[in-house]
Amino acid sequence: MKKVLTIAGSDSCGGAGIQADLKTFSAHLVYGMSVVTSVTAQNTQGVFGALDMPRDFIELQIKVVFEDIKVDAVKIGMLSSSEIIKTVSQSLKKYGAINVVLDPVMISKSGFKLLKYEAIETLIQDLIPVCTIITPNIHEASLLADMEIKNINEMKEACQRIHKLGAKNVLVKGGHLDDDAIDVLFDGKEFYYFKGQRINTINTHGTGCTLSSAIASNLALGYPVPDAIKNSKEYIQRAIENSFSIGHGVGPVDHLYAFRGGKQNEK
Ligand SMILES: Nc1ncnc2c1ncn2[C@@H]1O[C@H](COP(=O)(O)OP(=O)(O)OP(=O)(O)O)[C@@H](O)[C@H]1O
Ligand SMILES: Cc1ncc(COP(=O)(O)O)c(N)n1
Repeated sequence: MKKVLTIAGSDSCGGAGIQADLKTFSAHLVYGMSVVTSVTAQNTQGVFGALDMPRDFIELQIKVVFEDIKVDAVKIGMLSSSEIIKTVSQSLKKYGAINVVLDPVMISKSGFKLLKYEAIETLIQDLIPVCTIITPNIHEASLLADMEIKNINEMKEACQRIHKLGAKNVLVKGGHLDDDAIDVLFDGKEFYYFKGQRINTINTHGTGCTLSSAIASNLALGYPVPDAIKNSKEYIQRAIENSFSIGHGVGPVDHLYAFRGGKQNEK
């Protein structure tokens, strides 16, 4: 059994963060483990608070997992401060982590800041070089690449700029543009395009968390980066197709039916 670790924040309503990651791991039949960086009070209507774990306790969680268990892939989500980013990057270097997928979470769909603005420079300096792939959305990519992104050509340009920052593979996600949901990968040599039909739903809480965890699962299972993304894009497409309402706001994507391609009968 492959073993995959998420280092991310907890989402009390279960749609994003650690909870989405663990559900995605199970759907891919890999064993999921978690290091909690922050606990958020969150529902489908928004994020109402976030409490960071002390950095030495984040370090301890990573240490005890790596010292005991062979970790086949790591997904990184919410890291709210420079201190936490440094702690995670130093630990990953120390334990020689492989197949590291960085989802540079900055702002929740509901508009809550999950990363302090001044920590972006630390993310670039300390964490990007440790990762196998970074998966920014349009907003995150424009901050990292320092440019506006409105179309595929600008997504490609942003990929190249972020690659120059030291990222081995860059996947800029087009979920926030109009038309089809096209994601662009640059591996330093070639561009790859992953096209998904846009699904007209408000229930997209946790799409980015789910995609990055699916990529980590596929890397752990031995797929090369482009194939890992192709499989993950199919997974997120089915997960959004089967997304559903659970509260009064933005509902979660589905993990129970997405992997096997089935449809949910009862919502
Ligand atoms: N309405 C949609 N229909 C189809 N695919 C979508 C839709 N919205 C997002 N996606 C896809 O979902 C994946 C996640 O992309 P998105 O841009 O939503 O990431 P994100 O903003 O980081 O997510 P999150 O807000 O959860 O952090 C991408 O593959 C994107 O193309
Ligand atoms: C703990 C945590 N991590 C990540 C997200 C981003 O997900 P979304 O953009 O769908 O709100 C979130 N809301 N909460």
